[in-house]
Amino acid sequence: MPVEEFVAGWISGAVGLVLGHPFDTVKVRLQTQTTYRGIADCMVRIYRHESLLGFFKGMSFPIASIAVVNSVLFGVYSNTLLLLTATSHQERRLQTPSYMHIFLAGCTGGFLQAYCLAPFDLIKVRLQNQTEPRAQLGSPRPRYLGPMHCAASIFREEGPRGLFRGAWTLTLRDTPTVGIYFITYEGLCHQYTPEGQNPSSATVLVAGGFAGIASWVAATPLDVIKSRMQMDGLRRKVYRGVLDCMVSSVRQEGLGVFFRGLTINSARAFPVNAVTFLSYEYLLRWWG
Ligand SMILES: CN(C)C(=N)NCCC[C@H](N)C(=O)O
Repeated sequence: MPVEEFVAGWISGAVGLVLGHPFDTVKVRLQTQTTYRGIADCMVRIYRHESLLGFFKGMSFPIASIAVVNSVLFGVYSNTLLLLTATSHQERRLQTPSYMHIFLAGCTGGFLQAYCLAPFDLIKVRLQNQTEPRAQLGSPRPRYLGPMHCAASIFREEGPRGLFRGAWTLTLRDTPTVGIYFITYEGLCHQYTPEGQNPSSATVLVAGGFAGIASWVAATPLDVIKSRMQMDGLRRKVYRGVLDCMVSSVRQEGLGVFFRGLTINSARAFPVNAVTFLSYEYLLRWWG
């Protein structure tokens, strides 16, 4: 089993993650809190009350977990394609796999990464939603003091299953949309690259960026529900399940609720996935 794809997936994911985390914090706040009037209001209030550091809340765990999550995503994708088409990453440039095979391999990668991602994503979302400024003498103490404290508190207060709160919605979100992610990427690269050649850096950047936007546009409705399910149970349990969360969110806020955070999600998705795919392709070419 080629391991290069796993390592390339890890490094490229970390580059994208640091770049996109501030956007991600704004998105999570907009999806789960109703006090902000829009992207600009949310950014200004985070900056005023929590300083620049407020945008980076909850980043340490995703950085630590990206090694597992992104290497599973890219490693499983590439190795599933190898299984389905008997071609390596390099050979696939000469012999493009069918879109059905790319979609199936993407869905497999998305499904498996969702389970690795679930507890880390939950802790990230809980920390991003803490609006308290950094601990100062006399200021209110946030509920969670850091990622380890957050994990231990969830385990103690909500049981071991609590760490997988929202995992089912995350799987529903990621399985088809990661299929869309890879189809868009491979499709655009194929379209704009002469037969048998490697895509240019510009092509990889644009194809990666649009793959991010297309997949996140499709993922946003379930992303909102996932974030709400993850915040549920913090004080008291509000939703009886995924369907109940969807129905009560629509009843209270209208259909527009499914598009909360869409603009910021798309603005984040382009640069994050452009650099993710660029570093992924370059690392694989470098390792030959
Ligand atoms: C729509 N979804 C769930 C995806 N396209 N997932 C693939 C990885 C995305 C990248 N790490 C990012 O954070 O944008």
